[in-house]
Amino acid sequence: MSATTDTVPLRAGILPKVAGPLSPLWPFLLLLAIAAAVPLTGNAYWGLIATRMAIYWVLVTGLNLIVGYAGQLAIGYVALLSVGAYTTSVLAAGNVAAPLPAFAALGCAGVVGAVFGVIVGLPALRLRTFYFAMTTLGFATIVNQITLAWQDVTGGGIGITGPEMPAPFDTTWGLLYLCLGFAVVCTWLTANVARSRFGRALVAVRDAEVAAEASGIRKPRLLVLVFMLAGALAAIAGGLFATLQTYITPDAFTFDLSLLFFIAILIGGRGSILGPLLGTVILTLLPEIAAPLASWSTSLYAVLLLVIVLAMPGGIAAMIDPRSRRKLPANRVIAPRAEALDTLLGQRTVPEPMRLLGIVLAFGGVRAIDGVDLTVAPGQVHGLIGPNGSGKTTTLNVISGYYRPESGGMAIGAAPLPAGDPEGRAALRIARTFQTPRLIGEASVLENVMIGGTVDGTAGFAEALFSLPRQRAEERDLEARARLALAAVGLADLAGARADRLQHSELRFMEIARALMLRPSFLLLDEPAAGLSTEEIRRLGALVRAISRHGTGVLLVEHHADLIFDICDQVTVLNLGKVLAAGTPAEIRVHKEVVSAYLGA
Ligand SMILES: Nc1ncnc2c1ncn2[C@@H]1O[C@H](COP(=O)(O)OP(=O)(O)OP(=O)(O)O)[C@@H](O)[C@H]1O
Repeated sequence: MSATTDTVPLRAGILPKVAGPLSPLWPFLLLLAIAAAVPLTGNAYWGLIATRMAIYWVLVTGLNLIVGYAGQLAIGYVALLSVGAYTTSVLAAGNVAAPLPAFAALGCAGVVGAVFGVIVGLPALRLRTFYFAMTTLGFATIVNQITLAWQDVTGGGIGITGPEMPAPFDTTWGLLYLCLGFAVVCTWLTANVARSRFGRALVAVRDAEVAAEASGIRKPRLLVLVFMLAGALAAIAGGLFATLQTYITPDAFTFDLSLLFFIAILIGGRGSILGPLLGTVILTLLPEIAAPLASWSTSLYAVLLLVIVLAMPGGIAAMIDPRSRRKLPANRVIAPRAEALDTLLGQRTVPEPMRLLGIVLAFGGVRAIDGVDLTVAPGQVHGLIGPNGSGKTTTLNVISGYYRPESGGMAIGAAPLPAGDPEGRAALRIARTFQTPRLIGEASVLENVMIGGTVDGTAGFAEALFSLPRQRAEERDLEARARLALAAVGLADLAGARADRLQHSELRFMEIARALMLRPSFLLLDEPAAGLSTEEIRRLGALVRAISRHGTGVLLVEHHADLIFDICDQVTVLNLGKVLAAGTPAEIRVHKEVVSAYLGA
């Protein structure tokens, strides 16, 4: 089979652009203007607060990608602030080699932070939720103990002098502007990642891991890159923190501080840049405003967290997200436009048939599939039907690499289809939908669909970080293709809506649009008509036929017998994991055993 990577002519989307992570820009500019105007007050104390806020934000920008976007509970991030602060201070003080200039020491801290960021993050590849959170806390304790014990270098409990920045950054206001500069750059960098295919992939891994895998997203590589970036930014924040403090001891890196970073993102809201920024501002200002209650600050955080979780579960971001409030058109209908498929799927090399031979898979004592043979021909719709529990979804899961069969073989033409490796299926242009739609509720419909095209991205992480031309061009192409896919399935008008505001039937069509982004050679549909109205099922049938006419081989698992008999070229009937019958719809409709086991009289 040849992968269909031919480029197709794309036309620009007809709808307004969907908001990026920095839109609208004005709240960021307003906050920056306020912080930059602090020197006008002449109040050095407020200068200190504003500088601290900017430094915390530098750390939170990176951590936000981990916690807010990837959904990893990294609670002990103060450890990386500490690593950065000590690396910068030790190198600038010349405790291990000749003293380095402050900026060089800060650069080294960034590199050290990137390495430690990966070390802290690695457990996330195996551990989930609180188990991972515990490892980050453990790491924070280890770092704290090392800084205490390694007296020759770190000064132990007595501490070490922080680095001094060169002029003009050696004054209160100079340092403020330097930190604001870092904050702006970090905001820009992380927003670039967030709006790239890497950012969407992070959110997909968080909310719809199997759909992410089916789209070719490899979680380990993605997380390592992001942990590296977040580690570097946290360590740079640490270097700036040591400069601001002028003198650091292990006591400066408290658990409260770690909690502040984490809660800033939690109350800010997931998958947002502005929310966590506001969260950081609030949590930095809170102890100052409630100065008389300083000893209650931890309790204040806890109360605030409770209030926010109860009052606005989506955090500040959800509250200020206009997509949550904008009314969606009432009585909307899904009207697929098959002509959009001409541009989207284009002229492609027709793949060779996909064959399954003698596939066997048992779960414990249950033989879910027991010697299944199946051929999906390109340009045809192949129905896979059978009673509940007969092995239909398991067959799809074997084809899409989630399960490894115990015996039997799979091939596309003469090329064997390797068992396992669900992330590798996207590159082979095998796309699928799921029995229960897998969506990223907080992302727009357009972004959900764009995830389906992740595998076609060639621009690297660094190109995304700096928003280089190739990255921007790919994003434009991807967006144009996603709009075409949405037009093809009849959801063009909902591109900008949050996916969790869609109706069930719309989600089913959205999943098909996401699958179409692969320009699939084979499309596996798992009960796409479940929950659809009669008219929607009719439109779905026409859409599936149109897709197959463009050369795609469709494997359709369905319980709606009428749909199967209307649109399928071939039908295979499973019963208790075995093929009960296979043939044309006309043959199956009158097959005695099929009628008695499944169709009924
Ligand atoms: N992960 C699993 N662990 C254990 N048993 C499983 C697993 N997945 C499926 N099974 C079992 O394998 C058999 C086939 O299940 P499968 O979901 O493939 O059936 P199906 O034909 O898709 O059914 P339905 O129409 O209800 O979706 C069932 O007996 C089911 O209980």
